[in-house]
Amino acid sequence: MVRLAIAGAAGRMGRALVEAATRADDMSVTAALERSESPALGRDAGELAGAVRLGVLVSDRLDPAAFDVLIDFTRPEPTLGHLDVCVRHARRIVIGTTGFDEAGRARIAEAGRTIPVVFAPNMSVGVNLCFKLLEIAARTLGEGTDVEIVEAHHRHKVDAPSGTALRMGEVIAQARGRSLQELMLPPARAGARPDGAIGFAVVRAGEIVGEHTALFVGRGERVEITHRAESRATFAEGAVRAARWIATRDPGLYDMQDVLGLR
Ligand SMILES: NC(=O)C1=CN([C@@H]2O[C@H](COP(=O)(O)OP(=O)(O)OC[C@H]3O[C@@H](n4cnc5c(N)ncnc54)[C@H](O)[C@@H]3O)[C@@H](O)[C@H]2O)C=CC1
Ligand SMILES: O=C(O)C1=N[C@H](C(=O)O)C[C@H](O)C1
Repeated sequence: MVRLAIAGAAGRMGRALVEAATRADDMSVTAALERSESPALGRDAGELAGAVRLGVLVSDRLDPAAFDVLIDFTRPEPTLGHLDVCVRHARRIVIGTTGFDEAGRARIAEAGRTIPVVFAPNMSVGVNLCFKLLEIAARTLGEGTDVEIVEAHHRHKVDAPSGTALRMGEVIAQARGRSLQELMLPPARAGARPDGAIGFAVVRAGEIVGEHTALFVGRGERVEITHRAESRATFAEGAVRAARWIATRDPGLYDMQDVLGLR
């Protein structure tokens, strides 16, 4: 049995994660974490998620003795704090949080030298399949094709472009032998489009769960690769799968391509 701690247990993803974990026979939620001002502190994590009562109360203290794998979908700053606890106490971590700056990403990579870490901006099988399709599309269609990545999310999302959209851009840039920093156009821009650039467009509205389209627009034809998440269960089930996978791995920095055997 893998003992899971869920950080951000009262959040949109936290509740979906608790629910997904209670459906897995080999997982047990043994800790649920929230920020110290959260009104959810002291509540049963299972009931909060609309699942069965677990007897696990939401707490603002991460007890390293209480879990084997931490699943963290919060914000960059708290995630990095939880990561430090995992490093100090040799615990495993699955990070779904997005919006890290370069220094944050470097800290996660460094942690992967001593503990097993899965870090992925999107845990759904479908999006990870799309990353492979993008690689083929970018290589086949070449630099002469304009690329625009369009993403749409709920009105509460704080980071933009989404972590998934940025990863799509990285995959396409790498397939062209370049880095995303070299090719990325900012979401709001005026003027003619430079050749070979990768553009981003962002929609924030209502309760859209998460939609991503990469447009490859060439002369006389257009290829669109689209993923639409219809429920957060797809991300949560992916994260639980990642927790199961990482429970027996050596230290390293992994992503969902590793978990799904797509590397
Ligand atoms: N990798 C993936 O597949 C996915 C990633 N995400 C990412 O997950 C993150 C969370 O998304 P949502 O659940 O929609 O946000 P949310 O705002 O609903 O939930 C975040 C939760 O974290 C809690 N939190 C904040 N500081 C904390 C702390 N110090 N300790 C413990 N908990 C703390 C908040 O109180 C909140 O309940 C975002 O970065 C989002 O982009 C979201 C969906 C899928
Ligand atoms: O904040 C969200 O909701 C989501 N965030 C992730 C991202 O930034 O890519 C993944 C998913 O699209 C939902």
